[in-house]
Amino acid sequence: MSAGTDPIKLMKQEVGKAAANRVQSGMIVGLGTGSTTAYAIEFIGNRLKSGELKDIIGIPTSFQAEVLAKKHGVPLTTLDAVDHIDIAIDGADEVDPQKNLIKGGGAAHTREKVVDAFADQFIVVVDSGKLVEKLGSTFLLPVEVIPMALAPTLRAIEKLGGKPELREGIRKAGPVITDQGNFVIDVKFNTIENPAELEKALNNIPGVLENGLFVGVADLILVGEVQEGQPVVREIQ
Ligand SMILES: O=C[C@H](O)[C@H](O)[C@H](O)COP(=O)(O)O
Repeated sequence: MSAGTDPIKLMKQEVGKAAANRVQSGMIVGLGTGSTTAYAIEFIGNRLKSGELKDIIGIPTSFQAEVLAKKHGVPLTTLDAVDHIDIAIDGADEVDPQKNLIKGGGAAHTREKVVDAFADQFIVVVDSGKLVEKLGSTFLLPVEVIPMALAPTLRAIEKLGGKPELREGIRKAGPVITDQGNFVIDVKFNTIENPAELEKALNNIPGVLENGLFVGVADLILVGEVQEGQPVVREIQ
């Protein structure tokens, strides 16, 4: 997959490569979802093919990650077959200065949270446009809900001060269906003052499976930036 000359794609490619270079032989690797992680999966596959990496096994966070891993020759397993994950690499939709995240732009946040939180080290790969002072300022917060609970869940989210809307498919009539067979509600909050509290309050609504707030989960953020016309990677520890 070539990034061409698009600066955002070039940043994603560079940051994906930087994350893939942190994987060492013998590791169990959480494979995230989205356009940035796709580059990391491709580079891990390239390193395996060249013989530079050996004995890697991946845990996919979505159907998309599974398909990409197979395409690039990264062997896969499931969580019930391992007792730890060494490293997880995943994208994000927003990152705040405390390394808290909004995820779920690709409706994969439920499985991502399981894999990313379970990993010994969780590396986030983003382009610089994802950095925000406060979560919720540029991106709606995704919440996965069980279909039969849609109506009461929408009301409960409004009571928490959010403006919810059911995510609709693109080139598919009707709602987006997650890998678990559920709906996603995207919620507008007028910036999120206390992400930890909101994460718990949303997950406490009966019918909510998981929301896209990742609080205190990320260990390292790799940020793709363009400096003097060249893509570079900055680390936020
Ligand atoms: O559900 C999708 C994930 O949380 C993605 O990791 C997130 O949306 C970032 O994706 P991208 O790298 O394509 O911006």
